Amino acid sequence: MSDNQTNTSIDKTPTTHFGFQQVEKNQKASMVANVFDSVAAKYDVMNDLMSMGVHRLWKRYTIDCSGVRNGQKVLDIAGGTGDLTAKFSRLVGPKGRVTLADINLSMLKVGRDKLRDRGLVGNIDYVQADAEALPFPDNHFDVVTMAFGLRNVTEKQNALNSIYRVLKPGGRLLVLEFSKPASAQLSKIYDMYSFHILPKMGQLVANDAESYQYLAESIRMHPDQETLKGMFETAGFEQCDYQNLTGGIVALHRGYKF
Ligand SMILES: C[S@@+](CC[C@H](N)C(=O)[O-])C[C@H]1O[C@@H](n2cnc3c(N)ncnc32)[C@H](O)[C@@H]1O
Repeated sequence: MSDNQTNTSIDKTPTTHFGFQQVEKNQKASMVANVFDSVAAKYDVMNDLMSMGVHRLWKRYTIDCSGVRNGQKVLDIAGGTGDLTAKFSRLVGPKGRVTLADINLSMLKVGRDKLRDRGLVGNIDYVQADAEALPFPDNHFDVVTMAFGLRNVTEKQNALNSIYRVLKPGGRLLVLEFSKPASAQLSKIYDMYSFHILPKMGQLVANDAESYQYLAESIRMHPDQETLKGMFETAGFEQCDYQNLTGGIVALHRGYKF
């Protein structure tokens, strides 16, 4: 199925996917909100457990590829508990600004508390925002990042268009997201892990198997590397490329606005 995997059912109600379920488009955002309300408090612990800490390396690599410099303006959309924001805050320094934006207040609050506890104050703004309709001026940010957020968005192309609008000419977008493993063998092992072990881990640690079942399903429904690259180009991004990380389990897509 192509991206946005949007269908129209017989009664013409526009539908989309929520994991493997087909749901009415206008229901998806609140279903995603329930997932992140439920996992917010245990989100960081689960990330470390599920990825055996490897998500830190994926995020470190994203920072390295971002080219963020002192004094710049950065938007970390779907920033959740703020792992990228924390690193950007140090990189942009007191003359720069980082906006940690997320649609979900529970995730934003966990992120804000964590960053304040680490003494990261003064150059971070916290904004509740939908990636599909960003409440920022045109040509505003030097760099936008979105880590593990895009697959949860109802209309992914709208989000990419909106990000394009708020980037300055010369600015870049980096999307770090689960993707399609490059080898069939890795896919098999990964499926086994995702559908058999992950929900059990979610049940044990966060008392919530369903959200982690959604996680596994939403990854399978996300556009593959080439499809997402095409969506970047449709939004207007140039010099688009991607790099597979951990055999394509995750991909880092990059595009520039000129
Ligand atoms: C898996 S978490 C990723 C958090 C963080 N970026 C990280 O890498 O740890 C996905 C985040 O996307 C947010 N999200 C989902 N839909 C969104 C939307 N339409 N606009 C903005 N954020 C959204 C969720 O609330 C959640 O915090």
